[in-house]
Amino acid sequence: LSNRILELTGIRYPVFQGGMAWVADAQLAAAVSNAGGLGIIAAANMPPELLDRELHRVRELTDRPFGLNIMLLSPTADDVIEIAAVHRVPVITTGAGKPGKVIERLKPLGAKIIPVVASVAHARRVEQQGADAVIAEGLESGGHIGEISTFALVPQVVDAVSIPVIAAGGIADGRGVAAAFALGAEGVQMGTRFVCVRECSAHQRYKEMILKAGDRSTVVTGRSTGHPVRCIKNKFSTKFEEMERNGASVEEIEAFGSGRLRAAVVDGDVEWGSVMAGQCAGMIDDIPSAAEVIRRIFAQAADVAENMGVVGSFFRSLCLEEGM
Ligand SMILES: O=C(O)COc1ccc(-c2c[nH]c(CNC(=O)Nc3ncc(Sc4ccccn4)s3)n2)cc1
Repeated sequence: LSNRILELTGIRYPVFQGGMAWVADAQLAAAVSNAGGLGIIAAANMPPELLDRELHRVRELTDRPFGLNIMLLSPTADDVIEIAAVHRVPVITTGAGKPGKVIERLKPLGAKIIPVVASVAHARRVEQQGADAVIAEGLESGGHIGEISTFALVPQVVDAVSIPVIAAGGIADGRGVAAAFALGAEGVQMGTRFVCVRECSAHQRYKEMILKAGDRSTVVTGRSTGHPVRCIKNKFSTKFEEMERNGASVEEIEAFGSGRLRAAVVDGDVEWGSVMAGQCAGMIDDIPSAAEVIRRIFAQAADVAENMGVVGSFFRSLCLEEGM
């Protein structure tokens, strides 16, 4: 059995690993790709020579398909596009902006372009521009988010476009995978779940913040700057919220916020760094291998979907009772 996401990308399980800035390096991407998912390297603000090295490394570590995420807010985005062209990266995802120029430059080279969208309007526009699929990412997600929940966004995007939709935001186990497919998605993307895997090089204290998190452990800061970002509550986020309440300028806030994600991921400063994570952090209690995560979520998704057969009969019986 197959589906459009497997056909489009050549992967074995319809699961992408989120292209998380500072976290998604060649080692993590290769582990996910070798396990049958789509590993994705985050270009973020990486200097060109570093990105070039990561793209060489991933090809040494896996011969499976892999992706590159281009964060469109980054001033390096144009250089990243050129590096992606030289390396013939097979799958490109984009975030936090308008992917028109990415589609124009890389689609003719045979790359599959799959933008993250946060609304129906974004999804319609990128389909028109030639996107091969979209990742509909809900506000449950970690990092830079839109304003619509996954549960509400995915079915509306599915109804609005005819290219395949991948669901993202709040998915960390097989129930989320089965639910995403019930909403019409043909794949899922997970970020926070793939931070807590052995092959992820994020600092151990960052991973521990996710293991300790509960359902109410994240907050959204930065709405006042137009870049809402979800992260785990800590001294940094509390100070950030206080600055926004006191009407600090966008410049002051951006100066305060810059470099904080790196401080958390690379240096393990989980008090004053930005510990970006999704609302599913409360569901993550272990640090298995990437392969174990993928095996487990599709085994559970299979159980859930098969048990839904019973629920289907229940729904059917309700309709029959009323003679509907
Ligand atoms: O302007 C338009 O029409 C398109 O506007 C868009 C608006 C939002 C999005 C969007 C939402 N979520 C995503 C994909 N997810 C992400 O991009 N998540 C990110 N996490 C950390 C990032 S680095 C950063 C970025 C800004 C401020 C601070 N740090 S990027 N893209 C995509 C397009």
